[in-house]
Amino acid sequence: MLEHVKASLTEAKTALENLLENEAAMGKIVQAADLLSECFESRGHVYSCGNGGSMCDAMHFAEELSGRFRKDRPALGAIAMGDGAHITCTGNDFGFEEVFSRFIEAHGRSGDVLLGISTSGKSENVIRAVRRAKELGVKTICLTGKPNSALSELADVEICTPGGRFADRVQELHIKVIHTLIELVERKLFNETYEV
Ligand SMILES: O=C(CO)[C@@H](O)[C@H](O)[C@H](O)[C@H](O)COP(=O)(O)O
Ligand SMILES: [Zn+2]
Repeated sequence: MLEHVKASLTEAKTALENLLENEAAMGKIVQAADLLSECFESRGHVYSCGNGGSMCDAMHFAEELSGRFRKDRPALGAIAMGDGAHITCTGNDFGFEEVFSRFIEAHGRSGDVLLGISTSGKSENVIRAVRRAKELGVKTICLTGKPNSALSELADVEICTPGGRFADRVQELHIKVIHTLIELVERKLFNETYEV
């Protein structure tokens, strides 16, 4: 089994090395951090969503902004669409495809930002949320893992981090992107330098 551990970690390392060589993706991270910072500067809100592990990432992202990341600083208005009552009501009455689009319809205002996370880029509920956000004047950032997905065409800023055949490697890259985005927002809004 030890050889499988090593192979698995090596695969993860290669996926990260590929991202480090992907200048286009890194440029998109900077663009996305600018969008988020502008939104917070004007007291807007950021809404995040995804399915399964990507919902966990959406919640992780939001809590580090509304709660705490590396240091104490003012709370930032980030909300993950993880309300079980909303998801079950909307899923039951309107269909699972509508759970996130209806959330953004309820809360999203012009100047807000939606972060949609989907490793395949083809989850219908995330796609519909991005479409509804655009109708409302809400800017959209998408984290995906497959080039040229449905979300690639829709998002204002798409950060695509391919990680191979499976969703887990993509998610591991997504969480690194998420932490980098939050770091950039804190640098911009609070002049954090994180110098050691
Ligand atoms: O966490 C994992 C796999 O690592 C799973 O729960 C995964 O998130 C689910 O299969 C999702 O439904 C996949 O959706 P998506 O990333 O393709 O939008
Ligand atoms: Zn974290």
